[in-house]
Amino acid sequence: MAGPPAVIWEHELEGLLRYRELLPRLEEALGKFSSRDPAEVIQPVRMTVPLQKHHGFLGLMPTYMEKNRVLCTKFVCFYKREDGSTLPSTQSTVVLLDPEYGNIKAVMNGEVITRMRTAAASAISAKLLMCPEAEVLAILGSGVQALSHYEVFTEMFSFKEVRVWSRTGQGSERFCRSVSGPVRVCVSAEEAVRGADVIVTVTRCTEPVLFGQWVKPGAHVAAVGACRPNWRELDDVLMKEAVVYADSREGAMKESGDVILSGAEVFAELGDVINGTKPALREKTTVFKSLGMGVEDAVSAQLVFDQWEAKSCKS
Ligand SMILES: NC(=O)c1ccc[n+]([C@@H]2O[C@H](COP(=O)([O-])OP(=O)(O)OC[C@H]3O[C@@H](n4cnc5c(N)ncnc54)[C@H](O)[C@@H]3O)[C@@H](O)[C@H]2O)c1
Ligand SMILES: O=C(O)[C@@H]1CCCCN1
Repeated sequence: MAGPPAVIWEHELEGLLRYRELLPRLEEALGKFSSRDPAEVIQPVRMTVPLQKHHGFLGLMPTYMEKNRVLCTKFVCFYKREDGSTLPSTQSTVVLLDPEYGNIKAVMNGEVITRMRTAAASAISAKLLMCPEAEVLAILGSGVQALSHYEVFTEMFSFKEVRVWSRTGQGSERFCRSVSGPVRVCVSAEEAVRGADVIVTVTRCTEPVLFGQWVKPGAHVAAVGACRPNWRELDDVLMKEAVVYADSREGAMKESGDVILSGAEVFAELGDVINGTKPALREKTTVFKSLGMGVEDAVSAQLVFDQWEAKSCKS
């Protein structure tokens, strides 16, 4: 009979998950996902249950990696919050199971995993798709994901300038106080993105906030928000002019308003580029449409659990 699961919560998780170990595991997992080999990854598109009264959704994100012996699911609630609301826009829990017996090995707070694996996936997209001499990074939005994207992008790349734009002045101020490096606050989204080589959109908006006419040809956009079929962050011009990559083709076709409503074609998954089956068109304007995948949570949770077990054995 298995014992009770390990409960690994926010503070402890922060010490166990580091980008330098997460990034290679995530890159490998994205490649495995795109190989569509069921012995590598089985991961259906997220199932969502509307929480109509609360303007939110519950997403269920199960994943099985037979060869890696990882069985995992994330429960994530996400909400369309009013600006000024102090409530979090996502809350999640990750459950790691033993695939042989079916018992739960660990229950983890999903906030750290979600913010780090999402930013890391965007950073992998930039590594593969931005122009090699990229100098300027622009971040639209100033919340949880804006901070984790700032953290990993400045750790991985050497930008000469990082710009941030937020709809509220308070948001930009909070962002500047929280980051450890330099950042230029812009008063409009247009000012932030004009001439930028890499643009990250991490907003809760449901209408376009980034317009193709502002985007420098050859720029790379990591589009992280707008995860419902009728929500937008990017306009039709950008979606049609850019070469569109996604984490999951099926996910993008089912969940991304930017893809569905613009009629843009998904050229490739990031994993296809990692596997060498589709090219990285760095010289073109590229969009990485991120929706978030269970396999990203699964490898992150396994990494946390490995570190947690190693630490528990030592003490
Ligand atoms: N792709 C993924 O894997 C993934 C993972 C987690 C979160 N997300 C999404 O990323 C987005 C950001 O998440 P977060 O946790 O940073 O949220 P957050 O609530 O911490 O921050 C959201 C930011 O968006 C801004 N904002 C809200 N409404 C806006 C509008 N109409 N126009 C412009 N800006 C607006 C807010 O001022 C804030 O700066 C959300 O859409 C979330 O659903 C995606
Ligand atoms: O993959 C995720 O965790 C997120 C949660 C919020 C909505 C978009 N996808």
